[in-house]
Amino acid sequence: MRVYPVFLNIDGRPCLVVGGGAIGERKVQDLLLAGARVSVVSREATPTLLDLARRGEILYRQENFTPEHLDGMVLVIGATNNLQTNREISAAAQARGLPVNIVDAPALCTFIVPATVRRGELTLAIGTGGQSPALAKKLRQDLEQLFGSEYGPYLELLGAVRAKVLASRRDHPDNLTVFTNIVHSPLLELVRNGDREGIRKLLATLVGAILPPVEMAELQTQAASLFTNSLPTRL
Ligand SMILES: C[C@@]1(CC(=O)O)C2=NC(=C\c3[nH]c(c(CCC(=O)O)c3CC(=O)O)Cc3[nH]c(c(CC(=O)O)c3CCC(=O)O)/C=C3\N/C(=C\2)[C@@H](CCC(=O)O)[C@]3(C)CC(=O)O)/[C@H]1CCC(=O)O
Ligand SMILES: NC(=O)c1ccc[n+]([C@@H]2O[C@H](COP(=O)([O-])OP(=O)(O)OC[C@H]3O[C@@H](n4cnc5c(N)ncnc54)[C@H](O)[C@@H]3O)[C@@H](O)[C@H]2O)c1
Repeated sequence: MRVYPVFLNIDGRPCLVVGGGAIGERKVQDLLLAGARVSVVSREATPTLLDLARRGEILYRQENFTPEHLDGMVLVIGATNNLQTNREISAAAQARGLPVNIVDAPALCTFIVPATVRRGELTLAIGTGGQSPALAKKLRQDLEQLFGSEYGPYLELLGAVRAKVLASRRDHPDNLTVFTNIVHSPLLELVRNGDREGIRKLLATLVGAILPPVEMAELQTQAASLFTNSLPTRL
């Protein structure tokens, strides 16, 4: 299957999952991580989904699927155990021009879901064009070993440096060199080791001559706060 990879912005937008079993639950968790407002339509739901509904984190409608459930939705996932229902979900969604995924049924999908690794703002997505979901899962597990939790704060720092540099001198011909040098520097290792002093010195070497002193001081404060703020929220 030929595919075009994209990262959808569904933050705050209504998304529907039909079918509240183990697979539906996995899809709901992924949608919540992307900030979606998730509705689940299913005759039964897993204890985790019921708990999410009780806490108001998802909307659960204990009903059979009807096309009206698609009203207002921007994205639809069908995860029922009934092929006829999955076909109806796919047809109704496509009639309305809504992107639709039917789990384990590539022919009924207008998009397929990759295996993903998330580290803060870093998202690694693996697709095999439907040839081997088991391989996608295995590669995801391999990548989880290679890309540790330090990538969250590391990327946050890269973003902070980049924002400062672009604010000070947008379109400067040397900006690309600066950004490339940073990602080839030992910064990742210093973040991994929690080496505040090393990070402070390295930032001074890399961008100290470029940024106005006030901006540089702000950046150093931001860098230090990566370690004083509670890390788990950003990992
Ligand atoms: C990546 C992941 C994302 C997710 O679903 O969240 C995902 N499947 C995952 C796991 C998984 N799925 C299956 C197994 C059993 C082993 C095996 O069959 O290999 C395992 C492994 C396991 O469960 O251990 C069964 C299966 N899946 C599909 C078929 C139908 C077919 O191939 O025709 C069948 C046979 C059903 C049957 O036996 O009848 C089809 C699809 N599954 C896809 C995605 C899309 C293609 C992605 C790609 O490869 O590019 C696609 C096309 C449509 C879609 O569902 O979006 C998630 C890993 C998450 C993770 O752990 O990181
Ligand atoms: N669980 C797995 O590891 C796995 C692996 C490969 C394939 N699959 C396939 O993925 C699909 C979902 O798997 P699962 O384990 O989550 O299934 P599941 O049986 O646990 O859950 C399916 C849910 O769909 C609901 N449902 C059925 N018909 C409905 C309708 N008309 N309207 C609303 N809800 C309806 C059911 O109430 C149930 O809660 C199935 O087709 C299954 O064969 C699952």
